[in-house]
Amino acid sequence: MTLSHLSKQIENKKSFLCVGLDIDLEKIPTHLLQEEDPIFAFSKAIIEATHDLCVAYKPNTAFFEAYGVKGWMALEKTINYLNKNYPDHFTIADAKRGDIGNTSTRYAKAFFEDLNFDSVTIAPYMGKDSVEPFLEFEDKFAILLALTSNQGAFDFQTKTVDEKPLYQEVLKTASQYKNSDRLMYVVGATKAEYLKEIRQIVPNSFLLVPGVGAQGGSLEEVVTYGKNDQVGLLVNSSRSIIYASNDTDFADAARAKALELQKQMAELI
Ligand SMILES: O=C(O)c1cc(=O)[nH]c(=O)n1[C@@H]1O[C@H](COP(=O)(O)O)[C@@H](O)[C@H]1O
Repeated sequence: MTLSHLSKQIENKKSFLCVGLDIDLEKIPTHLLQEEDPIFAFSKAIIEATHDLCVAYKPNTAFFEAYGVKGWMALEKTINYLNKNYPDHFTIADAKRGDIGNTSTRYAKAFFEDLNFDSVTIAPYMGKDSVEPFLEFEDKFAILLALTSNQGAFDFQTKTVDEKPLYQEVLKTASQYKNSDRLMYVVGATKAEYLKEIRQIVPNSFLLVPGVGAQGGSLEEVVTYGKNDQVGLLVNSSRSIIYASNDTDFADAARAKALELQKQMAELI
């Protein structure tokens, strides 16, 4: 997908919502456990209930990998279902990969060629040669962790290196990588106040902002500090939407929660 297509979807839908597919068999409604593939049955129902309200889906691969081959097959079915039925939605494989160059190339092929995701999340710790292989694919994007939503972000990301916080160094350095126009960055909604200075470093990049909902981030603050002229934000919420109910009404409850967020977004942009 191109960035202009993604921005157009945001404009048309008045939504920059990304629905996170963090599917846990212990949390989904028990009646679905009788299905042949409960993970895919759940993700399909969530997609059907929310697709007109969001512009992106983010399956977190950990939740699929946890179930071994069956989980990976459910991930494949989910991305195939999205690509076939909702090709205008931006898809994110939340896999947080990154390794020496030749290994990163294999990861990139796995997510961009075999599974045909639009993007994959990656960790910046191993630097340029671990990131650039992901940037070689046309109309595909690597989403680099900059300032994450969790408490552990303060262990390294905010520590001073060369007189500035490490996450700022990540943003500045990565912006110089080859094909850096194919980079997006993760900034946690729980750290919305940092978005002001982050926007000075990467004014035009898309930011994936998780942490609204279960982690308590403020959508309003994210928009105040993080929005650019094209909106430039994808705000993810997973548990607050997909587990809004664990009964037979789970899809309606997920839709209601997604609609609530979409309405707030429409007002804020
Ligand atoms: O890369 C991510 O998506 C991510 C980065 C981050 O800093 N914080 C964060 O929560 N995430 C992911 O975003 C999702 C948040 O889920 P909820 O807290 O349930 O909305 C999970 O899949 C996390 O792995």
